[in-house]
Amino acid sequence: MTAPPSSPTDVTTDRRYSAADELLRSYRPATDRFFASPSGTLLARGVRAAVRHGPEPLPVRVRSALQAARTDRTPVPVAIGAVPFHVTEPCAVAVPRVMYRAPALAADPAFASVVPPSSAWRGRLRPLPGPEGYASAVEAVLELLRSGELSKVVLARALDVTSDRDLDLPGLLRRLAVSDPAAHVFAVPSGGGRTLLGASPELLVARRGRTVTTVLLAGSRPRGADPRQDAQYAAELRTSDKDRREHTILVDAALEALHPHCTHLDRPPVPRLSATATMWHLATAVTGTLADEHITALALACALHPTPAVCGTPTPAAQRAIRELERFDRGMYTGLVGWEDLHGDGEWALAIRCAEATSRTARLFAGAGIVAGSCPQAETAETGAKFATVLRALGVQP
Ligand SMILES: C=C(O[C@H]1C=CC=C(C(=O)O)[C@@H]1O)C(=O)O
Repeated sequence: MTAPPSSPTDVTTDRRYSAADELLRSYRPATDRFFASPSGTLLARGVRAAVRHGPEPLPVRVRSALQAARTDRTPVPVAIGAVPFHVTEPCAVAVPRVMYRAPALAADPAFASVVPPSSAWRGRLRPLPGPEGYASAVEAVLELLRSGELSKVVLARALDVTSDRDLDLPGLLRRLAVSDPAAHVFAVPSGGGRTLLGASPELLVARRGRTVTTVLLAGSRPRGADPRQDAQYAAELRTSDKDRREHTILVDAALEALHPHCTHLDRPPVPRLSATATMWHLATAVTGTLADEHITALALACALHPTPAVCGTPTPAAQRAIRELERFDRGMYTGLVGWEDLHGDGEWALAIRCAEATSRTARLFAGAGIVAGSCPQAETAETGAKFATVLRALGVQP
């Protein structure tokens, strides 16, 4: 295994690197930040400027860190990391000391040729809450929806995994990437000795110059156990009125949030089906032309966040319902993970299909959008299927 060249005195924040798989192989937990998407692969090492916590808006604080890190050798530094669901809480974003870049993992012939087997896992699982507790929380959301105050709430649950042996985080990251090569695959230190790892199918914002893109996912089914069942689930999703309503709420909210920032917005008239290794989703990609060329990727992400893909509609009432009905702190889950540079270009994905891991523990998260007509048992099964993204990579048979 060849590690990318770096030394403790290295202060370069922009090195060209060609092999995406080599970046994945070089990932070291605790010191590194890894982010791979269909448009490229980043491996960041060390911290040159951390984004400070404070009263200023997050995009302003990230920009200050980027400006502080600018040097003659690195005229366009990049900040990379994760932002919690509550964006005013401390974030885990930093400008690294060294940044390696490569094209997309899927474009590297070496990628996926070496898949470390997950050794037989031994340990304990503790759901938070259990399936019955989650189903009754969904009932409580349905009751709130009947009051007419809300039209959608995304309700989540967690699953604590405790392993008898140390977790192999680089192996977990590789298995996530191999299972979902089209996803946004990430591993970033998220504070308190934890690492946030996952494979998110949902791009909240990509900004390149004046072009902004968001890929909106809402409405889901698990993948089937065989091709016939898989096709049946996909067909069910395509024709489900409840899922189409759940999806429309998200698209309408995103268009409303982007409208003031764009001279032009393009959206397909109907959602398409999009697949991950574990889930089918209804997906709509929206592209816009920015009116203000100075608005950054993160400022756009904050204008959209929290979308009805992770929170609900209307936002304040959905946030209240989440606070009252979920029994854990979301932390980074359903926040943002990604990068942005000093020009304001960047990619921020939703931190979903993820876990926060320590040496022997991982807290997995999964949520589902609840609208009128949702069935508590089906939403419980959907969140169970969403856990499988990380569970399979951990080698846990649920
Ligand atoms: C909140 C999650 O998924 C969101 C993203 C896509 C589809 C979703 C749904 O159909 O409910 C969720 O809104 C999660 O995976 O934890």
